[in-house]
Amino acid sequence: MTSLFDPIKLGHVELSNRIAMAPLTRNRSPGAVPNDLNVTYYEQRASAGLLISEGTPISQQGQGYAQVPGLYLPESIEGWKRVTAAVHGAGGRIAAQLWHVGRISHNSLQPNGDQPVAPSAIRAKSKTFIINDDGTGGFVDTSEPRALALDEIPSILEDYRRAARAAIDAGFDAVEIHGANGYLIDQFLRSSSNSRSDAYGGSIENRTRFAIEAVDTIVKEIGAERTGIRISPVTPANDVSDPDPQPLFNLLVEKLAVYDLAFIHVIEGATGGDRDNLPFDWAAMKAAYRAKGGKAVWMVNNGYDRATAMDAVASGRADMVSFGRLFIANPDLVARLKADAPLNAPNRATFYGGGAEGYTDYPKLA
Ligand SMILES: C=C(C(=O)O)c1ccccc1
Repeated sequence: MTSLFDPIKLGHVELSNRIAMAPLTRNRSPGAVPNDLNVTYYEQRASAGLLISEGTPISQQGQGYAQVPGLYLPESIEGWKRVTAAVHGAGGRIAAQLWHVGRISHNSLQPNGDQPVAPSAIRAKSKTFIINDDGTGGFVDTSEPRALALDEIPSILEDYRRAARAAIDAGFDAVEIHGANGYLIDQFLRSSSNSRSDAYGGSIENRTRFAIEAVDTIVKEIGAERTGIRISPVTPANDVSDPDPQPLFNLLVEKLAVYDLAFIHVIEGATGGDRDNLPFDWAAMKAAYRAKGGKAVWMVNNGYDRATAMDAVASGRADMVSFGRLFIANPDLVARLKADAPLNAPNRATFYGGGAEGYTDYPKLA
């Protein structure tokens, strides 16, 4: 029977176990440039089978939170080179999460103080994290977005292509396309945020178009074996919803199946929250993917603990499990899970912004 601690091949790389660190926004990269503290943070957690970086904007337009690292400035790429070198030096593997926030942004973070862009001019009832003039961080309401014109979409796809190439040049083993949690790709997918009447709106065929074009663009640039995608069929994060998510996401994964992707990363339920009161047939979606020939590693996320993660892999329901909050507080989570050792509790007060406290100062097992 397959164990959570067994190796697994993900695309072109061999992972030492089936535990991934989920992407975690930490707001500790001023100027969008990864720094020494970030290097230490990722290196400390390199025993994960796969580290997935925090959301990394593909452009300034795609940035929605203060002090997140990007993949669109030369100095950011140099900073990521130090992160990936340290992770590889510690025997780890790391993927970059390519992120365009769409409407989950604030004018103060946008080029020339512009409006954030989105499939439609529908404001999210959500908040984002900015740095105030006095240097303090805080959450503010997201700004009113403008609808993308059809002729703007190729330039965003070009930003995805460029960022994917930059990630591989920076030493990442793979990229994860952020298609979850109510950001740009998810905004196109869900009907609550997409009221377009052109080829990118209306039918589920049309609403999956942008996601597939992003995947296609990136696969053509860096190869399917280095490409994964994260999806969150029923999360209400950032004010997205859809009245009928099952056919929408079954179709999406069926369309993804033609690409020989490295992994599909699925947030089951509400991100970081309720798993059980949002009806969705997870097995049916996976079966729809496999039935169309999809062979990617199936990675699941959201509230897993040692027992449920081991069961998910042993039962064959999943190939890998990703952990977020547990990796924040336990840099050596793999060793702790293997030994069934006690786990440090994460301190929510230091999740976003700040320095070493609550970031690189959690203790490893003695
Ligand atoms: C990238 C994020 C996501 O995927 O939800 C994120 C951003 C800010 C805070 C928490 C999470």
